[in-house]
Amino acid sequence: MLLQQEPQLRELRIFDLHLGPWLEELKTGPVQVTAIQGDVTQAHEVAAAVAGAHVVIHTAGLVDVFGKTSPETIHEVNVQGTRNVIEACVQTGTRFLVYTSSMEVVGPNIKGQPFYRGNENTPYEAVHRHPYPCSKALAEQLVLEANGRKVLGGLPLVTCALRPTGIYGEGHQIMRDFYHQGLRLGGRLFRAIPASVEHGRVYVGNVAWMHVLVARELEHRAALMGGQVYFCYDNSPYKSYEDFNMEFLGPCGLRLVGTRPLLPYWLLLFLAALNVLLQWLLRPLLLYAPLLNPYTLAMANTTFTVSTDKARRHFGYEPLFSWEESRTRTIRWVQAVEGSAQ
Ligand SMILES: NC(=O)c1ccc[n+]([C@@H]2O[C@H](COP(=O)([O-])OP(=O)(O)OC[C@H]3O[C@@H](n4cnc5c(N)ncnc54)[C@H](O)[C@@H]3O)[C@@H](O)[C@H]2O)c1
Ligand SMILES: C[C@@H](CO)CCC[C@@H](C)[C@H]1CC[C@H]2[C@@H]3[C@H](O)C=C4C[C@@H](O)CC[C@]4(C)[C@H]3CC[C@]12C
Repeated sequence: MLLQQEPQLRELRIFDLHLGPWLEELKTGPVQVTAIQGDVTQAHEVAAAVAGAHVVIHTAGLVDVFGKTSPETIHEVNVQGTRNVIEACVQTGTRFLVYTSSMEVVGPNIKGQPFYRGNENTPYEAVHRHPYPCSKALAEQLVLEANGRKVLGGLPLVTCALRPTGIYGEGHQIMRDFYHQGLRLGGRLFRAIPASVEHGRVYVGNVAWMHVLVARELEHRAALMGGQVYFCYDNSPYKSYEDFNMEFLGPCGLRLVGTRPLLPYWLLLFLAALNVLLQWLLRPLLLYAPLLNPYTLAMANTTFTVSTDKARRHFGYEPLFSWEESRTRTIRWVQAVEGSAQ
């Protein structure tokens, strides 16, 4: 997105634990693309990568709500990693920092209270227990508190945080998992969540586009945007998690069975708890990390949608991809997954 949309771009540095072969394709244009294999938990590696950069977009993170990684590791990557990025900016004189936060910094909370088409100012009791949202909330706080700190050279750091809702689009691993599960079940998925529960979703291309706009505008609108949070949204329809996925999986041949959940909630909760027990029992032998656990069930079962225009008012954000385009691109990607699976 930066290479396509940012005419001022002179160099793009990509710092990641895992560098994929797709990065090579980015190196064929006029802009210098530097891929750096590194770990955000290692302060010296981060500082070396950041030195001389005008803007840092910090999106690296450990996304795990399935119990694959320990809470300590999630904290280390998401919180200490973010601290390292902030310190690297301060020490090397980089003034603009954009952080990829998450809607989960707000909710759904542990009480399962609905957040219905809320905005950045909607009151909501943000209480977390799960390591992932806890880590994102702490990291976001660090980023916002760092706004105004003096960087090398004496000028103030300008930071802001973007909070995407559930991201979908090309490369969406959970969508791929649902697709394969549906294929295994003879082209069917079974409704588990009431269709009335709305879940916020945003297309990956629009998430990237919003980051590029913020990176571009942060310098000129520092007083307005510095220390601010923005929900990351687009025109994707408000639907339940499962109905939304069917927008893509339906055209790829899957069917969602049931107009109402086929299992009662108490049974799903029981199965989710059983999965936690199995995960714990099997841990010495293998990693058992199914999609269903009490936390993911609560997330899928709690309305959380945003309706805001703060990003449009503050930096002129309009989604780059319409809903139709986002849908078509995602369907094409699922179809390609299907092709590669055969
Ligand atoms: N997926 C979503 O629905 C969603 C929603 C809101 C916010 N987010 C946030 O967006 C960001 C990207 O998430 P994603 O879903 O694309 O996840 P992802 O796992 O696809 O991407 C995370 C990237 O961070 C890198 N990374 C992980 N640990 C690292 C480390 N120690 N050092 C350097 N790089 C490391 C990974 O290699 C990966 O490339 C995360 O910060 C996440 O919290 C994701
Ligand atoms: C009970 C199952 C029946 O089909 C459905 C389980 C679905 C869950 C696996 C997903 C429901 C909501 C998702 C999360 C949400 O979209 C927002 C997120 C925030 C982001 O920062 C990281 C990803 C995620 C936690 C996302 C993960 C998968 C769900 C819990």
